[in-house]
Amino acid sequence: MLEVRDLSARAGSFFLERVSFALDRGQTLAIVGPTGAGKTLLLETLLGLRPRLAGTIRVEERRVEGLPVEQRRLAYLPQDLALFPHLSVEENIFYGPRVSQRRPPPEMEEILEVLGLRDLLHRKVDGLSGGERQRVALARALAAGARVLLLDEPLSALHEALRRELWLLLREMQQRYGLTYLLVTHDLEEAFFLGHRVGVLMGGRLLREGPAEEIWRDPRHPEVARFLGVRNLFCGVLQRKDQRLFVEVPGLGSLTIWGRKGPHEGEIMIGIRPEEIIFLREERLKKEQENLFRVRVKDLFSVRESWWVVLEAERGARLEARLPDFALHKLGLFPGCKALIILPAEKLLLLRPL
Ligand SMILES: Nc1ncnc2c1ncn2[C@@H]1O[C@H](COP(=O)(O)OP(=O)(O)OP(=O)(O)O)[C@@H](O)[C@H]1O
Repeated sequence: MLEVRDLSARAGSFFLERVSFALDRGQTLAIVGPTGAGKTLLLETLLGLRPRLAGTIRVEERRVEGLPVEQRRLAYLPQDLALFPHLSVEENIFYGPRVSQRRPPPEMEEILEVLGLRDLLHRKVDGLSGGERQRVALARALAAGARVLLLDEPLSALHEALRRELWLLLREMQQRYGLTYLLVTHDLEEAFFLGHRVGVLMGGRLLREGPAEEIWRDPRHPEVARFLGVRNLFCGVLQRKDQRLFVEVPGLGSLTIWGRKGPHEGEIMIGIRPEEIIFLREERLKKEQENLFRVRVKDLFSVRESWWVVLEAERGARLEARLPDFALHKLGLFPGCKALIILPAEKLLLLRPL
């Protein structure tokens, strides 16, 4: 449905380098990345608004990289939505079909109904709320006949409750009409909620792209892991002893790893998400507990219903854990207290620098 191979482009001295992905009909690829990573440049190059240096773009099996923007069958929802403020909702939605003298798709009546726009058709866009504008922009994209939508942070200006409502609406529209979304977002929750696939773009390179669950479970590179919330990253040396794998981490100690095939011995990075660190009470301590460490609680921060716990290992390494409210109270943690933690072997991420 949307297939991009080795796409390269340039904006000033910034390069988008050999971006490749393939997205099936009815699926969403969510592209995340820090500010200035090239996300907007990627969308604008796909649309033909920026010159392409190399690479191919297929939309619905058709090569489109040589075609002008209006023939690419891609709809674009830019960050500012680009609606005409002085036109009515109806005039905005049907602007494309009117100027191109093409009939809007037959299901347009139903689309207006599903998007709750029927009663707004004669209103000026100027007076609409943020959520209503989003729905108008979506209807306009669909009225133009496109079924592949490029969404550039479409919901970033909206407050949280409304954003979540629109996530559900975007999903419903996708399932009903077989829409394909390429979504650019800063928001990891949005990316993993909407994305069947997730891509991590950094410095103009798509460092990782694949099924959302796989990217979460195996970020592969420390840069990607850090961006995806793996706050504990350590350098270490991987060793093999009697079929078992260990990573010796300075400042922490020896970590057992299992269930992994084929990592090479030698220098490696290892990571664990704050929410995967387990706290253990002294009385529950078993003799042969793997990856157990004695730590001191340095600091505690409450963020909504959870706590960020800053820890220092006996040998000096610093870690961050996250605990729900009730767990922190049950454990009775306070700044300065000692604690026992486990870094579960199956939750450790093995990472290789690029
Ligand atoms: N016309 C231009 N001339 C020179 N540099 C440009 C131009 N347009 C974009 N850039 C640069 O290209 C890089 C990528 O920009 P882009 O807008 O694609 O980033 P982004 O990932 O969308 O960022 P954000 O999340 O902040 O929107 C940035 O370093 C930007 O400064």
